[in-house]
Amino acid sequence: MPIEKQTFSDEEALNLHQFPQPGKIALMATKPMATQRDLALAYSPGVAVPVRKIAENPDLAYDYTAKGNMVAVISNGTAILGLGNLGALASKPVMEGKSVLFKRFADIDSFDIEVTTQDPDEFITVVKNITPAFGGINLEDIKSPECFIIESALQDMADIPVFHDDQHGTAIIAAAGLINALEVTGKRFEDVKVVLCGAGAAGLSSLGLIKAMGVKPENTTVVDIHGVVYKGRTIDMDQWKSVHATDTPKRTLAEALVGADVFLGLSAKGVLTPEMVATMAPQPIIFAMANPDPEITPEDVAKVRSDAIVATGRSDYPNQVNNVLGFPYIFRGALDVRARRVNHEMKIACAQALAQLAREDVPDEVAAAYQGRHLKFGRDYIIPSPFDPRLIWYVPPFVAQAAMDTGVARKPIEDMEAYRKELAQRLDPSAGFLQNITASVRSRPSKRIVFAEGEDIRVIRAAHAFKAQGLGTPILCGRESLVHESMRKAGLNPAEENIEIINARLTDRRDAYAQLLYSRLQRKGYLKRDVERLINLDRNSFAAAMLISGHADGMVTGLTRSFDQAFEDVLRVVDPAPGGRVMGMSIILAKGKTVFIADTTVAELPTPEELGDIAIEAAMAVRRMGHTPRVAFMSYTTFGNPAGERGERVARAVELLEKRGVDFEFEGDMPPDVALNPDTWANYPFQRLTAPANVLIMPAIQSASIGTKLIEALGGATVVGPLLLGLSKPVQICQLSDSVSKILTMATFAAYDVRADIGG
Ligand SMILES: NC(=O)C1=CN([C@@H]2O[C@H](COP(=O)(O)OP(=O)(O)OC[C@H]3O[C@@H](n4cnc5c(N)ncnc54)[C@H](OP(=O)(O)O)[C@@H]3O)[C@@H](O)[C@H]2O)C=CC1
Ligand SMILES: CC(=O)C(=O)O
Ligand SMILES: [Mg+2]
Repeated sequence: MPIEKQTFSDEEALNLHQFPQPGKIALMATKPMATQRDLALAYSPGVAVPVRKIAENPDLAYDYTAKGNMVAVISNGTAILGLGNLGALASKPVMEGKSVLFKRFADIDSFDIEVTTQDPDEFITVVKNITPAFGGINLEDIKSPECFIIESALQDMADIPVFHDDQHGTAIIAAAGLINALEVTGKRFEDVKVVLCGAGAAGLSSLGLIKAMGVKPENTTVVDIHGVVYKGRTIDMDQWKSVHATDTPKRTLAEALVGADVFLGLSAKGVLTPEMVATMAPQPIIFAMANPDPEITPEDVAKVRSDAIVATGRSDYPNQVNNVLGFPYIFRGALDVRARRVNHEMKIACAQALAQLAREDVPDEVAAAYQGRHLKFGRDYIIPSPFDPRLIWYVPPFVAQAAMDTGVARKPIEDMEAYRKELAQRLDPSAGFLQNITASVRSRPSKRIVFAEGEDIRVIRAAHAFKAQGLGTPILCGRESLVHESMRKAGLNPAEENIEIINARLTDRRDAYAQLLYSRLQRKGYLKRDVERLINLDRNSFAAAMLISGHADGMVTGLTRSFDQAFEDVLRVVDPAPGGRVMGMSIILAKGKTVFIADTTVAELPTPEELGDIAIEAAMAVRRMGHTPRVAFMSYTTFGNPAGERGERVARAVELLEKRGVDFEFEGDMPPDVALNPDTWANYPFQRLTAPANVLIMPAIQSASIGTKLIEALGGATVVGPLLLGLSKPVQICQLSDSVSKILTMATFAAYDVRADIGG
């Protein structure tokens, strides 16, 4: 049942948080501050103009500042996930994470604010006084019962939404999941017996919402750390728990669960046992939502029940009931109508929208969000995946409409259809690029990828992740004892890894590989003993021999030897694809754009004819990756101006390509600013690109490599590759300093095989 088990070590989690710069967020300016005039307008004296306007009319802050799209994620760290009260500072990684999720899933800008007080009044004072800066306040990981007091006091004072995510975000998603779980099992809100475990922020709010949706109070039992919350109990009671106390002789979770239809877990790891699950009603619904570890794992439920619907808060099991599905879209809808608060109707609208989306057909183009699985509404799919790209345009309109209908919207949306379209365009399409490639590989995880440098720790980690993520079968080349030693250093247990290790000196395939190589190289100055030495001693030759013998489907190398050396080793063994152009292509993912650059690795100074070959090979790969290629031949000149030998070379490449009758758009000679910016095209009415170019063919390796590395070094863009294209078998060569995740990406591309559908 698991779709992607946890595949990282503690060290990897720390590395992600530490490198390349500490933390997960940074600020991006939306206005240039490049000239004296910019400074005068944006800062003193220009800034005085909006200051006066806002002083006269506070609503204008939405027009002249970032307020309207800015949410504060605020915590005091008293209930960090299910980890308990670890203090304000320790909560910062979670709060930064929530801020990133706001941006990633709903294009909402967000700051995290950690407040070091556990006194509700003091906390309220701090937050109350900073609300003017924001369009909404997301309170997070504040323990109950203080969170109830804090939220309601702040909402009374503020004229923007104050939303305690752990209460309402969770309640909304749990309700959405429950709507669908009931549908699948043919049960009804009015009839089901519900046991809530965890009488805290998330639990009590979730129970409140599902009661409002029809669950009968007498059919509910609340259990906290002391057992059942029954009428008359005196230990650790408060007004929020008392509301849900029931008249019952039951005192323990085990007693409460006998015959129950629904278990809502918002408490702590491992609280629910298989024995208890065994006593639940037929078709039990188990939402084990504690983070990071659920009350029970789906595997443990499966041991005792085959008729259960199980959801957890985690992304590595089906049915992730996690508030990440809610807060981005609730706030998106609320901000877009400048709502004064998030009310009950908006929450129900959000829950219903989510439930409804899960029942809709999952179109093929969305399947990537589901790791290529074609999901259908049912037991293992009661709630959309957080990566479902439809969420951004599907859910917020329901929230916004509910805000408008209930009179809390300051600025109603006039054209809902136009709003939906605007939402659909809001997200960075490049964010899904790598995910789509990964999903495609995972949907057919049959490829065996040989890692030539199997003794290297980074390689071992990447191979481990490749296997654990269900991307295919890794094979490590190396001496078993050294591979095992590196595995142990990487915190992995060799006995459990179950990864094939192949030692060139010991394998009985040695002679066959040597013979194969000899037949290729005997007329290129190699003696039999030379190729035997290559097979014995050179990992790249050995791994490449595996590849061409059909003992592997793809190869990854480059971590211990320079690119040129590794490339030479590989070329000795692997042929170019028939008609293929062996070259490097880098992929730049930046600010909503995906741009492919070639040739970044092989041809020093391509001839005009070769530039055409590079364009054809690149266009083919780009198409295979799901993009329509629009090729621009790069030059410092623009259509012959200024005249010069280098520019003419590029113009000649365009001329020659015209004669080859290719089926993609191309144009040149032009510099990148012209290729990427249609505003410049007015001066060149004859130019033929129909939209900004996405494939840039560089005139020489110098400009290709320098340009790509400059973009990477400046930051703000993700650079993938360079990918090696044009070989008859997929080989990817990493850079010496590549990180584990980069190696994993290269292995994924080796398995994806950019030429797969093209042949060769
Ligand atoms: N999946 C999701 O989207 C979300 C999941 N959660 C998870 O829900 C849990 C609670 O979070 P939250 O409500 O914010 O925190 P709170 O601190 O407000 O509530 C936690 C509650 O769980 C109770 N509890 C702890 N251990 C046990 C136990 N062994 N048996 C029964 N009850 C227990 C606590 O009791 P006491 O106070 O007496 O210790 C408290 O009432 C966390 O694990 C959190 O990660 C929260 C929000 C969203
Ligand atoms: C998901 C979340 O907000 C929590 O576990 O606290
Ligand atoms: Mg939380």
